[in-house]
Amino acid sequence: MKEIVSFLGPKGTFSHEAASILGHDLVPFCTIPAVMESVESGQCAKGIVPIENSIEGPVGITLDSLAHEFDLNIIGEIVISINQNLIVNPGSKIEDIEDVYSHQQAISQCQSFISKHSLQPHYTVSTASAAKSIVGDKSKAAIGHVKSAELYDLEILESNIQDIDNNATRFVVLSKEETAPTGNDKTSIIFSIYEDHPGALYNILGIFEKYNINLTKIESRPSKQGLGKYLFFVDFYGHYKDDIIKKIIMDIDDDTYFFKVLGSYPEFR
Ligand SMILES: O=C(O)C(=O)C[C@]1(C(=O)O)C=C[C@@H](O)C=C1
Repeated sequence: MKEIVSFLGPKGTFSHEAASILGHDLVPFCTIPAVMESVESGQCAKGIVPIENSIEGPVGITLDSLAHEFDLNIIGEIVISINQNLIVNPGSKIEDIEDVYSHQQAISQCQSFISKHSLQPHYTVSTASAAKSIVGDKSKAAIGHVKSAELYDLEILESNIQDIDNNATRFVVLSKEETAPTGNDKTSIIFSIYEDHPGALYNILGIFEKYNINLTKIESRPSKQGLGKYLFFVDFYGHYKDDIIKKIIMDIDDDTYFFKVLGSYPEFR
């Protein structure tokens, strides 16, 4: 039986492209937390959400929801290259466009193009919902996937409008299931330190050095407990069922105030 996978919709988002790689039955949801909720409630077996972009950095709502709202495992990652397009109604020219609509991440990836053409940016919940929202208005454009232009009978006025050509977004696959080690895994964790004192973060990072484990990402987010209080999101090589990673996890757990393993999953290649 085919599993149902949820993604940030409507059809034609970059999340839709990433979810298509999994090859299951796909169902769109209108926000990232709604995708997570669909997995937590058991409505969908898996959900796919964007987590970081090479130009704009972290997708805050994904990190915050994983830390504070949902108890889900990351069981996979997918990286796709992102080509942003200026999408318009048929016949519309650049001189006609006053307003541009898209997801906050896409707007941020295309800052130079937007200011060069003096466009007024507006945020939408996804790139494809932006495309849908401009249908019939020649003074409006959207930024998004070539697929969303096709789906909503719109045209591409300009391709590759992101600030830097080499643009990629990393997505994670969420589930309530756990994974078995494959020998090619990464693990994602979140922690916060007890007190702000010299060397507090250095001591935690020293645990990875002690066991010779390579980090692939470190990121901080506000813990929402007040200014200057942070959560750290760390990715590193290994699976939480590997003996060495079990030791690292025990050491970090002893030294931190809040600690959560988000999951272990095969590295995307
Ligand atoms: O709006 C979409 O198309 C999405 O899938 C979301 C999203 C994101 O949040 O990063 C995905 C990839 C791109 O970086 C831009 C937007």
